[in-house]
Amino acid sequence: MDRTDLPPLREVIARHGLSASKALGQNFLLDEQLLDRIAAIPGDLADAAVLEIGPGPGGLTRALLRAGARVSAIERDARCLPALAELEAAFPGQLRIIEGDALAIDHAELMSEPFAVVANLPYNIGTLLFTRWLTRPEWPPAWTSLTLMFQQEVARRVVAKPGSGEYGRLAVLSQWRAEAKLAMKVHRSAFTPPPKVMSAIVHCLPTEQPNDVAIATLERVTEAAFGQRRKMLRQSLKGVSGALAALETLGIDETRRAETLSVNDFVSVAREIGTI
Ligand SMILES: C[S@@+](CC[C@H](N)C(=O)[O-])C[C@H]1O[C@@H](n2cnc3c(N)ncnc32)[C@H](O)[C@@H]1O
Repeated sequence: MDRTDLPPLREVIARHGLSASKALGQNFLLDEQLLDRIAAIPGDLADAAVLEIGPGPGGLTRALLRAGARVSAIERDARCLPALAELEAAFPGQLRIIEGDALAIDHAELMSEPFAVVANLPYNIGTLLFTRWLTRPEWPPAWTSLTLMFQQEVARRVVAKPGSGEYGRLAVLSQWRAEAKLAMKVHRSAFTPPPKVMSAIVHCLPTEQPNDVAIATLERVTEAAFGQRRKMLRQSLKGVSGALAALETLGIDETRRAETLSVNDFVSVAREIGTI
């Protein structure tokens, strides 16, 4: 079998007995045209290093390989490995399969060069991995872009602007560290089996920035501010050491509420507080 006569994904799933496991967050994409459109979101991938999390039966993996990427794919479900090995044979030298838990693997260590992340992530670990990629201590990070499938509601929270009910910690973190945009909505019916909710793909490019903000402080400030989002900052931030003094120094009115502050305001407050 070579790249020109790959069997349909439905056939691969049936032949390898890959019934979707709910526990592993398995909802597969089988429409190859859709998969090619997803693989095009990060831009030209010819000869680019790509990290894929959760390749499953390899639908998105195929599309990435067709786009010319050199793919390292981490999959936890051993049942998927024979199907992925077929792809490895069809695209010699382009695919490296790593069996394991993506949460337990240091991605920067795994990849020996800058890499794009492209993944139809399991929903239960998506936000966790995303947050980890955004809070890498070294910056710019080893990843050059993130192209990630989320539940639509989570994707909206990533790109939310101040003043909206969806604006919160995830928006501040994402938009501080990345240019984040909603790249594509994906209807639930595109998945097998269809999940209960709609999905959307977020594309992020890392922003250039000085490494002068303590991430733990920013997390603490946003957690406190949005934890009591209806309260004034003087109330919600009173338990965060140095926060009220920082508001005063920066001329931010302490009677404002969290959702009226810009991403830059939050970053300035964290920078002013320093390490706590
Ligand atoms: C939503 S499915 C997507 C499958 C495939 N990429 C597609 O688009 O059809 C998520 C995949 O992630 C795998 N997975 C779940 N948890 C994982 C983990 N902790 N590390 C690596 N892979 C994981 C699942 O086994 C499954 O194959």
